[in-house]
Parts: sequence; structure tokens; C-alpha cells
Amino acid sequence: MLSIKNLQARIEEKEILKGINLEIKAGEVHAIMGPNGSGKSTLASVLAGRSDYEVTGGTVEFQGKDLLELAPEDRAREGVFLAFQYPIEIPGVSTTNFIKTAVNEVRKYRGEEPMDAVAFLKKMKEKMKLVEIDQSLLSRSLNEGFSGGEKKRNEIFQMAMLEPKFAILDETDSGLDIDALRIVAEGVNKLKSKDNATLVITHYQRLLEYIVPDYVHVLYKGRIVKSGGKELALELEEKGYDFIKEELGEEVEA
Ligand SMILES: Nc1ncnc2c1ncn2[C@@H]1O[C@H](COP(=O)(O)OP(=O)(O)OP(=O)(O)O)[C@@H](O)[C@H]1O
Repeated sequence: MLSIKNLQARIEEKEILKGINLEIKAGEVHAIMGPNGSGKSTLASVLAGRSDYEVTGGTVEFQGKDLLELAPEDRAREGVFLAFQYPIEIPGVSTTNFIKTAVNEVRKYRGEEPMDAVAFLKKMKEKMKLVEIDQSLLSRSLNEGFSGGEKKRNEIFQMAMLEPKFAILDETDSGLDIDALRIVAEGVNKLKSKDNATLVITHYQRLLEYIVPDYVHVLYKGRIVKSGGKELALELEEKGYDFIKEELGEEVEA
């Protein structure tokens, strides 16, 4: 589904991604971990097509298409979903209307008719139940005054409604309580199917207590330096990142 080869990117003359290689197949959940500043958010931003990052080398193929050639909105229309670290607030636009517009944008792109009101409501109800979101949240302006946990729930709800083929969740858990982390994790687990794939970027290990990834990768200084199964997350939890540095032959502070 997604094939990243030797991806390099920089911001303001600073090389951050120094050759990322990653293959993600349909049905898989991958987690990217790594110490602060290793380039995790940069990778998410480059995949989503944020303009402040300059791709200096490598390729990203998504379902046979050159992802890097597509405008950010076309990436979304092709089925890539990026949950932002800090979701934007849009006063005056209800969450329901926002999602309706987004869903119909994708349908239009695929040459399909907009969803009629009855079908849309039915789908809303079904997904609301799935991600346990309250109706009252959906009639409020998008993200305005939402608590951290409500923003997360809303984000997972959007993902449930849009049914992306490939979702990138860049999860900082700063300020989020354990319930909010669980919302994200349960959402990922429930929305997993054989036809979609998810890349979860975790800035803290705690999230992986709830999400069971098929693969775990460690990003360090702009490269994936180690990959493994979910046991790698446990090993990191126990030993910290020092053992990665030791494996790379780097000096580790006592
Ligand atoms: N606008 C910018 N100008 C200069 N350097 C930047 C800019 N944005 C990010 N960087 C640098 O790029 C590096 C990678 O940042 P990135 O946010 O991708 O790391 P991260 O792995 O997500 O870190 P964390 O876990 O701390 O969130 C850091 O050294 C950061 O300071």
C-alpha cells in the first residue's frame, strides 16, 4: 500500500530525514517510536504534504501513485488521513457539517454522488456508537472549546467517517490523560481492517500499552535504525533508548 524509499527531507536548511525506508501493507498497523527530535513529526508532515518541509530525495509510493507529486488535498482524497497533533478550531462550522463536506469531497473525487441526508445520518449513528462519541459534541463548532480528550475522540470519529485507506496518527500525549490515550488506541484497534493500514507515531511509549502494532520501528537521527514486532516496544519501555545507541556503537552517558 505504502512504500517509502530513501526519503530525505529538510526544514530551513537542516537535514532531518536522512533516508527512511518503510513498507506498509494493507491490514497492518505500524508504530514509529524514537527519542525527542528524531524526526517523527517531520515524517508525518512530509507524508501529509505540509509545505514547510522540503523533500530532498527518495520516493513515496501510495497505491501505485507518487504520493509526493500529489497536493495535500489530493492525498486526502486518495484516502490518506492525517490526524494533526494540534487539531484546528473552526468557529461557526459544526463538526457534523465539516465531516459531511469532507466525506462528500472524497466521493466527488471518486466520481460518486454526494451522500444523501438519510444515508449520512445512518452512517453518523453507526460510527458514533463505534467510537463512543456524544451527539452534543458534533453539533458544536469544530474543536472550539473541546477538551484534549474531546478533540481526540472527534479526530477518531472523523477517521471512522472518512474510512481512509491509510491513516497517520501523530500522537503526542502531552496533556492527554490516560482516557484520551485509550480513545485513540481503541479507535485504531476498532477501525483496523484488512483493507486499511495505520501508521501511529508515538512520542511516548504509553500509547503502545493499548494499541497492538504489527510492527514497531525506531526512528533515530532521521533514520529507521531498528524494526521489530510489538516486543520491541516492550524492550524499549524496559531499557530506554540507550540500548539502541549502544547497538549503533555510540557513547552512552553513564
Ligand atoms: N521549523 C524548524 N526549524 C528548524 N528546525 C526544526 C523545525 N522544525 C523541526 N525542527 C527540528 O527538526 C528535528 C526533528 O523534529 P521532529 O519534530 O520531527 O522530532 P520528533 O521526533 O517528532 O520529536 P518529539 O518526540 O520531541 O516531538 C528537531 O531537531 C527539531 O528541532
